Amino acid sequence: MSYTNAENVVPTSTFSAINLFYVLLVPAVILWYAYWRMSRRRLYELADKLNGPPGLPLLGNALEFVGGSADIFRNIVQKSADYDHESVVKIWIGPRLLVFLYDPRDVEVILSSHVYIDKAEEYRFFKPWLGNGLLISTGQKWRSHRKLIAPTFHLNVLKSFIDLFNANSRAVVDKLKKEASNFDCHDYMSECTVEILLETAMGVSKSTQDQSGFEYAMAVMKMCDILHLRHTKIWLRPDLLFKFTDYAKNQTKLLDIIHGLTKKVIKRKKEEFASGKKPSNLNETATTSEPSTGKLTSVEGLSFGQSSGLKDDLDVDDDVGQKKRLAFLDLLLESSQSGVAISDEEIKEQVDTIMFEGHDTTAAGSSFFLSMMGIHQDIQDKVIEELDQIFGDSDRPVTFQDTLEMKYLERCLMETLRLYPPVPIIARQVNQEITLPSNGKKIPAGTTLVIATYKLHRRPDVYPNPNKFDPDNFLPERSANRHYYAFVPFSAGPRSCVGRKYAMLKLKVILSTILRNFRVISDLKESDFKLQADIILKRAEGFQVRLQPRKRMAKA
Ligand code: HEM
Repeated sequence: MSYTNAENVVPTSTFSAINLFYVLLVPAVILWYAYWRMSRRRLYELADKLNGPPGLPLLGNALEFVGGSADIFRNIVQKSADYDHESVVKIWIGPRLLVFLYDPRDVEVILSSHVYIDKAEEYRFFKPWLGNGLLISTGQKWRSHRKLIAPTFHLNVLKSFIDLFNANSRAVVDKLKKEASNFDCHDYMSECTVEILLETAMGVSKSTQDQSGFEYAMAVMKMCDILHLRHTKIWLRPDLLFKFTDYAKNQTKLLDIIHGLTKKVIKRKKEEFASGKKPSNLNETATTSEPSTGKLTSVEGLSFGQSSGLKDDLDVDDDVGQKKRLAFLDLLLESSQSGVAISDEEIKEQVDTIMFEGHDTTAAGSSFFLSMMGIHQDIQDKVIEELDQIFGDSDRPVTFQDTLEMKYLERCLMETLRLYPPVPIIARQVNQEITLPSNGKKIPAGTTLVIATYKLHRRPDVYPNPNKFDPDNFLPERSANRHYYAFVPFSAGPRSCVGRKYAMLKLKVILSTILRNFRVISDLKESDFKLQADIILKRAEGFQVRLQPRKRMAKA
């Protein structure tokens, strides 16, 4: 007689149910995969016609992104050289098709469009940090918030910030005096740009600021590292896997610091409002250095960081007419109180966005500029000569008019942004097919389009000797013959950088103040740079320079 232990036996009915499940699962997965491939047939068909490095099945080119940030950047730049003759290059990261563009004609089609304004799927990694702020949002929300925010970065508002730009520039000069040997100037630039943003756009006076500015800047840098890892390491992309990693725990801590500062800023401002302190109308804010002109905003011959033929919503001549001009956070809070549809959460998202976009980009831009001055002493001589002509022996603050006269310094700044664009790529999600003017090839819907600013700015057919630092590339006669979209450090078109003029004006005040006080020296050459693109382009080894006090020492 056979004996069967009932506990060890799976009932036949259960067994066959499990079997049946697997028997059905396999064809279901095959069917789903076939359907998925079919639904992407057009994507594959068009992608096949584009050139790009060969990839592995399923993974595509994901393994190209191994190693640290600097290795990845070097690897990509080196490999992309094989495709310099192409204006369009594709890669696959798993199932995602990425197409890189670096022909100005194609760049124009994307950036000038009111249709291709959706940010790439990859920007979702920013969501826990920036929510649905201006950088990420799209559609009606983006349109209405852009319309609200852009006038707060209008030139007439910015002119009223000149005194604060000056005070903070002098403060950083004071701090720099203690640096006797090589040091990383990026730390100083980060802290200074955070403090300026707090005082200007956020209206938080220095006397009420604490040490959190520096802590905030460092937390932002570490957050960018994590976001970069999620962009480049395929296994960190799904939220489901990411949340079990140490990176996720670290991200939570960093966001506590970052959001801690922005919440504090909003709370303080709200308390001021509640206590009856009205936001100051910048029309009436008489600055010692610069009276507001009321109407004139565009300045002859000055492009504020973009090709002179380009225009965006920052270039309108009369922004708000005789109405009140308010700084960024004042305007958002007042708008929410006077019935404009912007919630407290939305205000927080916009503050987080401006704090990030407004400081890390300018910190990188100014640090690259100082590095360039340190390396190219002959060019620095010319900048100093121009500054001496403008200021003579005086240690007076910079006026708006002075910034207009800093023509050579501006060319050096533009050339720095050409070679080292702080935002080295701009990515858009394409929801409808596009035919590219450069070669007639079609980009399928569902593609992530990447405008590779770093490569675009180094095209040998546009810039003779493209890797050489040559400020004369921005002489009016040279710029005039260039395609407008061959230089887009601030992007361009409807989704251009809202802080473009703010950044250019602020940088001119900070950098001229530093060069009136110090000569910058670099022991490294450009070929020693280890570039890394953790969202923002940086030098992996730090921005090492030395300073020598200048004879003509402006009092700080
Ligand atoms: C050298 C300094 C700067 C550079 C190179 C720069 C560059 C850029 C670029 C390339 C974009 C487009 C990004 C994309 O489409 O993915 C952008 C967007 C943006 N930038 Fe800047 N930026 C700078 C400074 C600033 C400053 C100072 C602020 C604010 C105070 C700012 C605020 C913004 C915002 C809010 C956006 C999103 C605009 C929109 O989508 O409507 N940026 N910036």
